[in-house]
Amino acid sequence: MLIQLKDVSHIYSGQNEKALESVNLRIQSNEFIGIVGHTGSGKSTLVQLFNGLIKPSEGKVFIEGIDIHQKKVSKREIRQKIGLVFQYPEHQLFEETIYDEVAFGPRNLDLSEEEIKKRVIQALSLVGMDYETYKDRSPFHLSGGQQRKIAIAGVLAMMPEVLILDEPTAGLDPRGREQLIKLLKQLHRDYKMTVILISHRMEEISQLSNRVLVLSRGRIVMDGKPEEVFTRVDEIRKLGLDLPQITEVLWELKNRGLRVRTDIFNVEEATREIITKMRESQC
Ligand SMILES: Nc1ncnc2c1ncn2[C@@H]1O[C@H](COP(=O)(O)OP(=O)(O)OP(=O)(O)O)[C@@H](O)[C@H]1O
Repeated sequence: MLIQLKDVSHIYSGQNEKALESVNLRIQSNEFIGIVGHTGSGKSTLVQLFNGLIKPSEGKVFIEGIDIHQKKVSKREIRQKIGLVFQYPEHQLFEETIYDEVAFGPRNLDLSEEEIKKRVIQALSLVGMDYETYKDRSPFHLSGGQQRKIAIAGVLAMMPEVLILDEPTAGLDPRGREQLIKLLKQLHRDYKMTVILISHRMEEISQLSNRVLVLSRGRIVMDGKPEEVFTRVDEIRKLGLDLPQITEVLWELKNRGLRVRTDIFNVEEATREIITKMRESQC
């Protein structure tokens, strides 16, 4: 599914400053896009434009070449194809049972109860929760991490082609984060979903994404592969953003004279690189 933004700017009513300014963007099927930027840089606004939740003040949003804000285009259909998991989605749970919670979206699609059940089973299994164990339980009697999984299952049950997640690992413990990251990799690799991830955690962004967008004051100021973006160390720091910790270590070693590559984001690969270069330097 091709998503395009052409000369898009957005200003919220009553605000003086634009939340987004002159954004041009093209997102192809099966990309894994990481979005980073300081607080208030426009990340959440940008992703809400992708599925038509916000209409831009200026410019146009196209899905598969069609301007989505024409009257005849169904927003419901777009939101089914482009699923959005908000920040702290567990705050929006409201049904009495986990089954009803996950089935809520598919029910709005007027599917048969048999198809809905199939989708609930599959969505729960994707987030690692057993259908029989959980279906009749209340979502409110689960841990925060489990509640978040239910909220994500609710979006997955719509079988979106594009999955957008706004800070999905915020507040999760390391195990919860790891499980979620594994799920995103699986959805991207095995289900060929386009995944768009907003995160402040540069480790997640650098290890998962094929492409990173850096926002600052409503503009896209960098757009490239992780190894292109995170090697622009001074600019990233100037924008008030962190670097992946591995990048920090590799740069520190480089500054101390060890001729290591600085475009590696995987711990094992970085360790091999450091050991090799240390051996070479001792020869
Ligand atoms: N509903 C709203 N009404 C008015 N202004 C808003 C609204 N939502 C966002 N803004 C403003 O638009 C700008 C961009 O906000 P946005 O939430 O898109 O940034 P963000 O990068 O997602 O921030 P954060 O990392 O804090 O979530 C900010 O100045 C913010 O105050």
